[in-house]
Amino acid sequence: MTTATIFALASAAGRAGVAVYRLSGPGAGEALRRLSGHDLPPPRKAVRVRLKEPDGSDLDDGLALWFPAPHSFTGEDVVELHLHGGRAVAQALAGALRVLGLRPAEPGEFSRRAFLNGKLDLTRAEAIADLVDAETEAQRRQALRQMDGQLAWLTEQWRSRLITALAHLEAVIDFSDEDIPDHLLEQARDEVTALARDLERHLADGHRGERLRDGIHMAILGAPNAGKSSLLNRLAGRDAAIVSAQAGTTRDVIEIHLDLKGWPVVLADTAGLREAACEIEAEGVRRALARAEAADLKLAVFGGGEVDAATRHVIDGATVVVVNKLDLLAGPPPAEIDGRPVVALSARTGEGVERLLDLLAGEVEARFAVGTAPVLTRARHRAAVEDCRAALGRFDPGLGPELAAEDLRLAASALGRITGRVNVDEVLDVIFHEFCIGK
Ligand SMILES: Nc1nc2c(ncn2[C@@H]2O[C@H](COP(=O)(O)OP(=O)(O)OP(=O)(O)O)[C@@H](O)[C@H]2O)c(=O)[nH]1
Ligand SMILES: [K+]
Ligand SMILES: [Mg+2]
Repeated sequence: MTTATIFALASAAGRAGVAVYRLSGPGAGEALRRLSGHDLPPPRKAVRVRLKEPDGSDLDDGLALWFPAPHSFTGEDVVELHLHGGRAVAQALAGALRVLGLRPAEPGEFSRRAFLNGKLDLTRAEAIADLVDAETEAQRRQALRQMDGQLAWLTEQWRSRLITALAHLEAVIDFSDEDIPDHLLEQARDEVTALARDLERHLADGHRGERLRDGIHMAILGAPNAGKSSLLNRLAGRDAAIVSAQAGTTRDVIEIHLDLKGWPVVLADTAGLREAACEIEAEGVRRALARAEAADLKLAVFGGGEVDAATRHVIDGATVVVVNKLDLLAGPPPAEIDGRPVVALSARTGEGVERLLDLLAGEVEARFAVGTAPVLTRARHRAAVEDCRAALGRFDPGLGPELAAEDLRLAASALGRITGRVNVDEVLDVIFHEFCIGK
């Protein structure tokens, strides 16, 4: 049993008006008594405290809250300290807590304890991490839905349907020597078919949940000097990529994160597409094409009046066509290229860029704001649902009710991994280590 009492800064590090520290474990109450020189305050009430170092010298003045187990975030005794935010205070407090036998928390250790103490299922623990990391509206809303239990609820629903089917099968197994009641087998079969169809529907969500969590990938493609890097910088609002009049400036893929009207986007600038002049540039072009392949949306950029074959080649249904250098065009820009409407703009002056943003947001909405909100937000969830579906695919009562029951048990256990209901030691490390310290 782990009984270490841990502590961490729960708010962001650095200078701040207030910093929140969290202590959790059996020694949390005693640590507060020792630091404050007073008895524990009433539960869940903020009280003013003057904290002292173990040698009696002043440490800081602040607020303390006492959350006795099990009514705390971790389910253990928890103390929250609101002190002045600064490095010296943080160091003094850490020093004092170490002397009192506490140790700094590892990344995600508070949430891990909360999970182990039954305060959170895994999907809700993940949702907390996602909410903290959320950079856009769409990510925030998705994390909140998961925190409210959308995925946990659905998973439990599926599991209980499986358990029902399993009960029908087990009834058949009990009957084995007598007349096999066909209707029970039929019922189990129907339940499994309906459930498999439901899983299928959620698996066919276009990976929207994962995409929203990680960012929707867009790649800028075009001939050298079309102004791809200039456009990336314009959209980023900073000089993220080198721009020059020399063709073949960009070689590596350069990524920026963008909040596109509430949607999280990872936008990639790439090397200009052409017959490469050297090995390095050839590698750049290879990477550009790989990015094009993997992107959710592509921006095909043409510089001025030139419509080159290599760029035309990447245009498909998931491409927004851009004619750049509008400020240099003598005549009107083409209305369309290869059947796709054209957004004409100038990365230099900014003209037309707002229209491009509107169009991109529209494309994202058409792809991501469709149907019901996705519930699978991580590859881990998808893998578990796929395993469940595979087990259901093997399900065949014709091969005997015992084998069929085993497939249902495997299917239920795959689902149990999502919320952490089933033994999941090996996944815990992976999940909680991506958390930051203090969560
Ligand atoms: N007049 C004008 N010049 C532009 C515009 N956009 C880019 N340029 C110029 O075009 C040249 C090439 O721009 P880059 O952004 O480096 O082009 P690129 O497509 O990234 O080029 P590579 O990385 O070499 O493939 C630079 O001299 C830019 O200043 C524009 O809208 N108007
Ligand atoms: K260039
Ligand atoms: Mg470039």
